[in-house]
Amino acid sequence: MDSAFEGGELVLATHNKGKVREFEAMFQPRGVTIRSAADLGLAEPEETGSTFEANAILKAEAAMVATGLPALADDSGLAVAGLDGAPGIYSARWAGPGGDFNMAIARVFRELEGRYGSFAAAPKEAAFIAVLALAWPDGRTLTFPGVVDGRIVEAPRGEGGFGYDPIFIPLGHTQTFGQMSAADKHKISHRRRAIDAMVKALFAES
Ligand SMILES: O=c1nc[nH]c2c1ncn2[C@H]1C[C@H](O)[C@@H](COP(=O)(O)OP(=O)(O)OP(=O)(O)O)O1
Ligand SMILES: [Mg+2]
Repeated sequence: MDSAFEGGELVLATHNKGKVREFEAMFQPRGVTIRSAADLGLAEPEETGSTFEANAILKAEAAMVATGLPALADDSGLAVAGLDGAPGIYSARWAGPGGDFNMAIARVFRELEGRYGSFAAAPKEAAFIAVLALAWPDGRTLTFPGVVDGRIVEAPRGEGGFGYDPIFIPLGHTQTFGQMSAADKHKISHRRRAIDAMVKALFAES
């Protein structure tokens, strides 16, 4: 990690403060300094892609072109099995322009109840998905996926994390991402898995 970004900076092509916090925590031990697109005053590109991968590429390349620096983007979301994978790439958009995740979470429950009659009758399986895109100034762009399987719970639990964290329990655990410490979430999250895939591919470490 250190060598590839040596003497340079990595732009994190995001306007999401929760993501910035998580990437900083995960990159700091490696000595990589991150500057977010929001801090640099970069425009937020419209996410016109129909896949996580397409949107991650579009965000990374926009930030790389605007700065001339290598740029890393994350496109991510919650895929609920009982809703055929929704909200998926629309996870941020379900929270509206104000980023109201109480509203987004309420919509998850409303749509499950609409389809299955009650939350109790609905399948609970869900997954958090992240695709990272790393755009280099020489025009190469690489992508790395990460997934964590789990289930959703009806009553939000915990104040930690961001977004849909209070309703998601990863497989093999009893606490939601909202209840876990940041360090514990970062050990197993979709974002951690995507970063591990990136580090492994770029630097042949694990
Ligand atoms: O670990 C997570 N814990 C909880 N919720 C999460 C997580 N990861 C993604 N999510 C949800 C909320 C987020 O708003 C949306 C991503 O949408 P996405 O377009 O990739 O990000 P965004 O619009 O918030 O920021 P940006 O595009 O500037 O990176 O999925
Ligand atoms: Mg977005």
